[in-house]
Amino acid sequence: MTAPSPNGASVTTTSSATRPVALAVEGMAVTYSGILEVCSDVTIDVRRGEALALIGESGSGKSVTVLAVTGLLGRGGAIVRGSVKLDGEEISQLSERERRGRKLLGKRIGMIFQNPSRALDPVFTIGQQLNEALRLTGLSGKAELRAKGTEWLRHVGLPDPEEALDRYPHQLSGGQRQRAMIAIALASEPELLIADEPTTALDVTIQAQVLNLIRRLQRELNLALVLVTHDFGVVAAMADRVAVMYGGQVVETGTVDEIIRRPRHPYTQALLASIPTGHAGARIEALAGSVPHAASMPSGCRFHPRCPSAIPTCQTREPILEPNREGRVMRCLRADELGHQNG
Ligand SMILES: Nc1ncnc2c1ncn2[C@@H]1O[C@H](COP(=O)(O)OP(=O)(O)OP(=O)(O)O)[C@@H](O)[C@H]1O
Repeated sequence: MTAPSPNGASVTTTSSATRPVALAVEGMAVTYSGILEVCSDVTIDVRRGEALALIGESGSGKSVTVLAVTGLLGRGGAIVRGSVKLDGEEISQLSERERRGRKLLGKRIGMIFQNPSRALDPVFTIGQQLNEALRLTGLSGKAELRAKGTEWLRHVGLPDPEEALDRYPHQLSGGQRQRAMIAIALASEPELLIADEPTTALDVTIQAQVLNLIRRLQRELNLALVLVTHDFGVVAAMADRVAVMYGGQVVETGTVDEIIRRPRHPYTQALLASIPTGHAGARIEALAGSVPHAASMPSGCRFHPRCPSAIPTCQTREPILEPNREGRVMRCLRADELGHQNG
């Protein structure tokens, strides 16, 4: 089956269930300094050609989840339980050196950061940084690298792509730097692309263009995309499926339609209700309180102190992520009762 992409090109689509799973994270727990468990029991998967959005308030564990997958947890951070499989290969216990040796990040996993200055080296030209990624695909000749580099910069919509190869990052605008970073992330032909709040640092007018670009390339290149965001507008425009995170756990997963139109978990419902609708007189249902810090996680369900539907058992019994009677996957002791309340 073919479907038009945002730029008019045809994109081959197959039923998502038949595509190979690119990334499977199961029951992953992450600690810092061996004690502070900042993520526990994170379970997500994403198939080739599919875009999964991770959404949740600040501190819910979205960034830690993707940093754990990419091996960028930094000092003191480690995956202490669970599994992370890239194309079926277990990578959760690889050392940094082994990850580098297998060229996981930069070859098999591409990463787009919120701030391009984190990914672009100020002392090398865009062309030099692109060449590094292109060499991982086997290209080596100078002319060949230049031609392919120009092609990538054209692909991401940089004006004067050939001249842009010789520019340093500071000679580009913010939006252009983001486009160059996307080209570098994709030039090594990764199977999985991770984008952590890729447009938050950009002007509002540029944000939609960069998001459209990421979505178009994800579809054209049949990439698995994990997109971190706190914006349901971005989810609706970009994702096929959604994982909602709270307190370092996934609390609900589903298709975009299920999560946005028929949210089941009280946290997802509260998050959606806290979005201003734009209608005059509409009430903004702010979610009281904030995500608890890892050092002071409540017992039982982590959301119970803020949950409008909590019952006494929620204070003591920890729910697991599982399908309820109607097949919706959520972490809630009242999953079957609350399921139908929202239509
Ligand atoms: N380097 C670190 N050392 C210790 N704790 C950390 C570290 N990085 C993150 N945390 C903690 O892990 C938890 C999850 O943080 P994370 O950054 O993943 O949240 P997030 O959902 O991505 O939030 P935001 O949208 O603000 O980026 C928070 O309690 C945070 O304080």
